[in-house]
Amino acid sequence: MSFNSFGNLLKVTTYGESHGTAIGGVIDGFPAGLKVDFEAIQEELNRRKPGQSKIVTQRKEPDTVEFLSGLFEGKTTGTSIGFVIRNTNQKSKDYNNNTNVYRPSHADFTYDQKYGFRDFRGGGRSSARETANWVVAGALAKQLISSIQINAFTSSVGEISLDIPYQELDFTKTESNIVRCPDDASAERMITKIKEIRKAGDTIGGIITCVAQNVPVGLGEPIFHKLHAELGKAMLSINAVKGFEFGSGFSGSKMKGSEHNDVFNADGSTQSNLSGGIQGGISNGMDIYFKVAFKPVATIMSSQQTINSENELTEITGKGRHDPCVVPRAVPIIEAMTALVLADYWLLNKTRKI
Ligand SMILES: C=C(O[C@@H]1CC(C(=O)O)=C[C@@H](OP(=O)(O)O)[C@H]1O)C(=O)O
Repeated sequence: MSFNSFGNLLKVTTYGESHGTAIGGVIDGFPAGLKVDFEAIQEELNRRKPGQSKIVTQRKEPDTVEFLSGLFEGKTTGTSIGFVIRNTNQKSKDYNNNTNVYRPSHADFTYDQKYGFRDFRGGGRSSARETANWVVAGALAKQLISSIQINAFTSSVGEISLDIPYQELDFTKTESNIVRCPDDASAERMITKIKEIRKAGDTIGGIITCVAQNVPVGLGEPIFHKLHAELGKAMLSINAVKGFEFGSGFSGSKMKGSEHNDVFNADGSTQSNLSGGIQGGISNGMDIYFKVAFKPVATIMSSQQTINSENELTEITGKGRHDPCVVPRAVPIIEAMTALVLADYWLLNKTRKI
């Protein structure tokens, strides 16, 4: 068992800390013969990288990925794909007051208690910097299952939410603004909110909606590897995620079966899709959709009571470069993790029927 790995047949194993030399990973089980679009991979990394706009962390990283193995003449060889992303813009002195003091609601306390020792610079392995690795693997997975369209977008920031059904949105507009909301008016309000929050030295949470379309029927294993359970695990593995709501989610609990059932059409499609494209843990060919809730980033720029490693009460104020809201940069992370899950189960499904 590897606790730094994700996936079954298509497995990514990662390494790295925010202020170490580099982050990176090894992707195992990727089939041979895919012509790789390297620009598309870098483009996904650019959507996630720090320093990309005024409403995110100002750490400046090019996040250039270098592939070390598993590729020849631009194609995957079927062997393990190794890659590295160098860290270039660490400012470790921002964490000098963190050596034995814990940021409230950060991983500082639990890492220290669990291991008795931690890399306090930038949160070490607990940093969301790790997610750049997932974006590399996810971008490759997207290319493997290119007939499936995966679109995530910011659907709320704090109390500001986009209440338009996803079917009425134009996903090509998601990248037209820095908060990654496909509705201009909502995007503007969200951006204003994040700027206000940043100015106040505070942070705020939000929600990302993700939709996967043109998913083949049959992905997902029936009991402990239900497709939505795997998606839930993937999403809840993302830093700062506190909620995962699939299909009708919690609102379905208020409905009657006669209202909630997705009635079939003769072609196997359904008239409604409150199941969110998965029934019995297996994709049914309808759109897969879910929401992911992010808490406000733990590091805030005002003083809060905390403790140190001697269990003495003290105060801490965040320093350095942090996201006032992690949601705009998390959109490509959610797409990447969705692609990894779907590609993994797409490969597995090839072994399930003669
Ligand atoms: C570096 C990234 O985000 C970082 C996530 C992060 C944290 O505590 O998670 C803290 C900040 O990093 P640091 O203070 O170590 O420079 C962010 O900039 C990134 O996403 O690539």
